[in-house]
Amino acid sequence: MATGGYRNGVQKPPNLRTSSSFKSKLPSSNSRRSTPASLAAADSGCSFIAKVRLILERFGLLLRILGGKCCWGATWRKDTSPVATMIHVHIYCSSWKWLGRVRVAVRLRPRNAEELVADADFADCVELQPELKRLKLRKNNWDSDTYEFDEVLTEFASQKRVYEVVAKPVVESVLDGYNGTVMAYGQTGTGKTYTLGRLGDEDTSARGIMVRSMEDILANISPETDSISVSYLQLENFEKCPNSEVWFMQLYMETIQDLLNPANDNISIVEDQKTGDVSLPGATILEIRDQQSFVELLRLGEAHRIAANTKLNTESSRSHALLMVHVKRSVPGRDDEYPLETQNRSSLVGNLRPPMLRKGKLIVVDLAGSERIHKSGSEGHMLEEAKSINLSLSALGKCINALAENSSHVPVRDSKLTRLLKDSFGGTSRTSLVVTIGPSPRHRAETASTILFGQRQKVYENEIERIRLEAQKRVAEAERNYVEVLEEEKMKCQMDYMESIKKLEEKWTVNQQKHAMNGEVHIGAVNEEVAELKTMLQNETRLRKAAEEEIQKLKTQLLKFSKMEARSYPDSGNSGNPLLVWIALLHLIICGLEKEAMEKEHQSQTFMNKILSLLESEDANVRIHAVKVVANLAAEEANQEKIVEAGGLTSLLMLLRRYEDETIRRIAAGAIANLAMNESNQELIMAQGGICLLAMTAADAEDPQTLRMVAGAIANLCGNDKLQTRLRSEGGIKALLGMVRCRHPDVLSQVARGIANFAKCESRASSQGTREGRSLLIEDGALPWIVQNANNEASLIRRHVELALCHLAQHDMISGGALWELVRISRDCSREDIRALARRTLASSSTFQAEMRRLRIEQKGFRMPPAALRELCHEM
Ligand SMILES: Nc1ncnc2c1ncn2[C@@H]1O[C@H](COP(=O)(O)OP(=O)(O)OP(=O)(O)O)[C@@H](O)[C@H]1O
Repeated sequence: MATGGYRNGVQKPPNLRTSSSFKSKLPSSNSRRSTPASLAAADSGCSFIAKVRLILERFGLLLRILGGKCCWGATWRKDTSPVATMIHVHIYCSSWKWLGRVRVAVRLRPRNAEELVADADFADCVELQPELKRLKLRKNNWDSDTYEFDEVLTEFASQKRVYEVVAKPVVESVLDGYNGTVMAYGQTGTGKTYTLGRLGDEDTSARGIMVRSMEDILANISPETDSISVSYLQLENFEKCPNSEVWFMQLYMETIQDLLNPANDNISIVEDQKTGDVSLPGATILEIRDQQSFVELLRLGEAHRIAANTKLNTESSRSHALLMVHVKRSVPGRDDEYPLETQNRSSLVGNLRPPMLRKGKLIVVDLAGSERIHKSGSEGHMLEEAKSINLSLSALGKCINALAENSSHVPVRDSKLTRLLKDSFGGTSRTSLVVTIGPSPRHRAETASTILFGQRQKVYENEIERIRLEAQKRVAEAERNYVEVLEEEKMKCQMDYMESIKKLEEKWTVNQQKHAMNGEVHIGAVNEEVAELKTMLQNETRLRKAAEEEIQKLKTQLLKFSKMEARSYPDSGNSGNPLLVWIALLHLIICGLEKEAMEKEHQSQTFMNKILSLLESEDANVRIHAVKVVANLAAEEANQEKIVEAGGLTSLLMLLRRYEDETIRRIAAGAIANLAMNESNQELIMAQGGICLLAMTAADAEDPQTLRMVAGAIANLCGNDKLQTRLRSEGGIKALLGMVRCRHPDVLSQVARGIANFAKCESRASSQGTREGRSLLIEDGALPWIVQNANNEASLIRRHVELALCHLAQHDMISGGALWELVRISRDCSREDIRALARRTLASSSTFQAEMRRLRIEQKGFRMPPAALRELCHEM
């Protein structure tokens, strides 16, 4: 996320740097009402959008814009979607250490059998650094975004460890008489139930948080004096059709169902006004005596959950399951827990003090699948369903956010889920959230939207842009109509004016003729006549001015009248919408947006210039930070043009030339690699002598990560057809091949990619007839490495090399020595397109065909022994 700030190299979303900016982005239930205070807040520096939003709310205009397609109400509501809120929570929570009342961990599920096959050639979409409590979300070959969590649990984390870091502190506080909540949140199939609900019947090490919590609680209570009771509930959103004839009138209901007695599906929540305790009259509460009875109860609840969901034709991932454990313990109290008069007595008296009753409640929540909430962008029926399902998650997100901010007010009223959790959110209670994610690169988007705030921000910006364009179109239309009316009015005025002038002229001519006929040249009379005409003309001009002013006045009055009408019918939908109010508001919005965009553009240009100037700073630390920021910006395509325009590419190349620090050199090379993804930048890099600088760095750098970046940059340049000859003549291929001395797989993979890119261009040039003769790659000695690595065990390297080989062989650029590898690739390569390319290559070359006939190579089952392969390569 290029806009993100750095803290020790770790990104944080820009608007989450401080809690106040976070607050301003997260709409609380209060902020949606336009109180005088919030208006004042809007006036004192909130964004333009916030101001317009408040204006709209003030007018009560949650109405459709003109044609009714886009609705401001929906747009603003989007901001409060659970995605937004939950993501805010993740990132926000992740940017703080133990937040007192909330702790957030992320857990990665191992690849499942299907992913092991389907994603065999691809890396996971995330990379975890558990010791640094960091998670890297891959963006591309070069770059990733890094996030911090309170705990990062890899695919190898045992259930025991997960329990210890996520739930144990909460269970301990429950045993001390406090309330606590443990929740799991993530996409379906990422392991929420595995983390919370595994029973571990056959393998005790697989027991999940629920079973382990109960074990800990049972081990710490005394059966004679203490008690444990349990309820197991499901919070379901289901579709209800109150009137079967009116088929579209579905309602989505939030209901609480007893999983220990499923017939009981309308449980209400009661809150003790004095103590604030939440209770659920009617819910089954069972005493737990031992672990076995608890496991049986969980089994029963799970069976009922499955049955209930099957009956309603829903999936488990659509409901939230809540296990509530009430613990009552009788313990000797601490001194400060007794009335003052008994506190200072002797220890003998102290021993006679009655025991204290400690009541704690643990709630374990298996939340609905997070992909449900991502569907809130869908339309119609799905949108309604998603909105309803989202309600509780959205409300939950807001509450967790309030807890994370240590806010005195936690907005629990908004949903049943949060009302249920109310007394576990207050005061001293603790909350632990485990975010479960899957490794598959195919689900990167889902995973990203779970952990990546910028993604949502982008969607939000796109939405604003879409609405802006739509609004602009409609305003233009309305303006056209308005201009037509005005034009007519103006024409009428002009006609009247011309008419008057014409009349005056006629009168003048008649008078002239009259005087001429009379033969009397009476100067005095003529002068009088002229003066009269002048006055008449002046009067006409005044009248015209007055008429124009009148039109203007009428227009203003019409606007005022329309506004008043809008106030009188705030909820009247399309019928009560005066066009002019909309036009005025939309004008306001567009002007504001344009102004904001221009300001932003200006700010970003200033920022860019400033950052680039810091690359020259005398302070090495400043230089390092500046180059990090530039590299980070260069990762976003949208920024690349600005960087190059502002001279950033030249500065980065200068940093390579003026080598002084490995970190700077590594990061600068990474930034150049990112810029080198763009074709026009590739030419600039070459023009500014970039290949020589990269080759120089390739020759003397030792750090594999620096070499990876340099190899990546050259590999990108290798993919440009126009630069082939120059790249080779300036030592690009030799530099690439020289880097294989570092055996790091990341470096080798970039080298292989560069070779494949170059071979592809050569092959293309040959087939287009733009070049002839031996391959430049082979002339520079790439072949032995290619053949050696055609069967490299790292799939990414292998795939690139296989591709290179096929391209080179296609045009007989190498002799029959490639035959064995091509035969193998045509059979064994995991990618169908490369297999097909190899088959085509073999079939289309008469040399290969003849060689195959001579060696009697069958179509199937041939495998060249490595020794023979080396020998053959040597022969070539
Ligand atoms: N950490 C893990 N180690 C091994 N297997 C796992 C792990 N996490 C999940 N799995 C397996 O992945 C599959 C899906 O897990 P699970 O049912 O817990 O996902 P879920 O998020 O609860 O899905 P849903 O929302 O649909 O209920 C299961 O087969 C489970 O055994």
